[in-house]
Amino acid sequence: MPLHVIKHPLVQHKLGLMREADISTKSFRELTNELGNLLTYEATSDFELEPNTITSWSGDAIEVQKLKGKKVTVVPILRAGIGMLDGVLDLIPSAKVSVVGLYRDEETLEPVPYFQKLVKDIDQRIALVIDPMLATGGTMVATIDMLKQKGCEQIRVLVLVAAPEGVDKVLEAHPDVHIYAAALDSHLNEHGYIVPGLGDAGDKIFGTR
Ligand SMILES: O=P(O)(O)OC[C@H]1O[C@H](OP(=O)(O)OP(=O)(O)O)[C@H](O)[C@@H]1O
Ligand SMILES: O=c1cc[nH]c(=O)[nH]1
Ligand SMILES: [Mg+2]
Repeated sequence: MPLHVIKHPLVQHKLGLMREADISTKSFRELTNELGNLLTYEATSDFELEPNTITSWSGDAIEVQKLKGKKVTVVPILRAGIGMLDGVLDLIPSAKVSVVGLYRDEETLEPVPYFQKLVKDIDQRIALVIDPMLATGGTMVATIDMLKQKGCEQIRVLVLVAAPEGVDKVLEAHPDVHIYAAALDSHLNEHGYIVPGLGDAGDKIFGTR
């Protein structure tokens, strides 16, 4: 099943802290990054290794393991995805960053693209798409469409909270994509917000509430 809900106690604890109504911008921002980090750890757990011979401290040649093959591009979806970026790059510091900007129209809930700056060799890289919220799924499907149009073939999605509606929409349009989430919540309300959810993640990360 391409949906991975991460049950690790640290993930569940940190997400619980984020659900407090009166959380500060500072705490919400810190926790978003920390969860970005932990989700990256999980989403890369099947990355392939290859043996590498090095000279150790004693002068002996020893075999160690190193990551094999594909490189990574991290794809934050503006704005809220930026909140997870440092946490991801802490674990994969050599990753290139491909930024996309989409906002969700408040009336229609349709995604409106407004920015795209992808790395040139995206067809050679595994993309880790980051956004705290997967609600209707419109934004994520549009982002994956953009990446695939540029030849990107291996795409993983990292979100803090997913709604069932969004998961279904992404996996229907892109069944090859794996989704890593800290929580699969109950449903969307009449305004397209996830319940129980986190509220507007972008506003909470940037303090624009
Ligand atoms: O699954 P969907 O129904 O498409 O909704 C999810 C999108 O909505 C939010 O962004 P928003 O439009 O609030 O933009 P922002 O990040 O600039 O706040 C969120 O960060 C996702 O990108
Ligand atoms: O619950 C939601 C839905 C969309 N965007 C958010 O920031 N939160
Ligand atoms: Mg927002």
